[in-house]
Amino acid sequence: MTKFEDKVVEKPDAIDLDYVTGELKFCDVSFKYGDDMPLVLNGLNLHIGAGEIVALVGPSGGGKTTLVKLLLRLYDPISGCILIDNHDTRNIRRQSLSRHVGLVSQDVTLFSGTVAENIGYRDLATKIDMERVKNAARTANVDDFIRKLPEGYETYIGPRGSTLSGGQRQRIAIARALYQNSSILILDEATSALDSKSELLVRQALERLKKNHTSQLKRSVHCTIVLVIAHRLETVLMAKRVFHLDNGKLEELPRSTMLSGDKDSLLSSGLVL
Ligand SMILES: Nc1ncnc2c1ncn2[C@@H]1O[C@H](COP(=O)(O)OP(=O)(O)OP(=O)(O)O)[C@@H](O)[C@H]1O
Repeated sequence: MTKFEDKVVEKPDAIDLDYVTGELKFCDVSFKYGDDMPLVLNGLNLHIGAGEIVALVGPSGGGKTTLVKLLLRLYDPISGCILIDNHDTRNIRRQSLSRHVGLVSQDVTLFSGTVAENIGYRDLATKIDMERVKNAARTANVDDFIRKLPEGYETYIGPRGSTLSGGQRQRIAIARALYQNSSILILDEATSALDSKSELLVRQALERLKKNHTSQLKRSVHCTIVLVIAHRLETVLMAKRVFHLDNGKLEELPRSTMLSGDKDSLLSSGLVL
């Protein structure tokens, strides 16, 4: 889902957002891929507050990836708008948007370079802060793995991170998003089976983020929204709210569906594994 084509033009007066507290709103967003094509998103409304972890579930083709493409502004809605901290994404510079919205998926783009460079990517042209790299890696649950590599953080990873497993790439991508202080983290959970240990490590990384959020919320500082495209019940249960996207319509699942007694209904829906 990371190999997107680009369909929008940046406004000459688009702004840079220095600091984002982390609040995301989809306001009545509709979208279709072409004039003669059906609506993929139909009057969608979603408000995610700073520091929330929200899960998005839905059948294949339901529109989850499309929603993310619009958030990253690879396409614009045909009507409605998407706001980050009340700024319309159409008025934000693309570079700024990609700094504040971190996308983490199994096939996330890592480049041929050291692990430290991949995590500290934002400062590649200046000076990478190694303490910050290590802190980010610890939170993302990838520090132990990196330390065991032949040259630790200075180990070269092959083109597109091809020497790493999907779960390792995903955790490095989480560390990169943490390093660059992305206010919105989109985690596209693997549909293909990661081995259960890798899955657990990614989930633990999410748990750590959740703890960070709680302490950040208490201190009222910068918080990260995590929007997870979830395929596993355990991940869904970590989220504060769960939304079901099907046929262009978004519906919040009642809290009771997520309570342990009703886990079966989520499982039997076939939406999660
Ligand atoms: N580039 C495109 N051009 C035309 N139609 C598209 C394009 N990308 C997606 N679609 C269609 O839009 C609908 C929603 O697709 P989308 O990829 O957003 O679903 P999804 O919920 O992410 O599915 P999955 O869980 O399988 O990744 C589908 O009917 C799909 O065929």
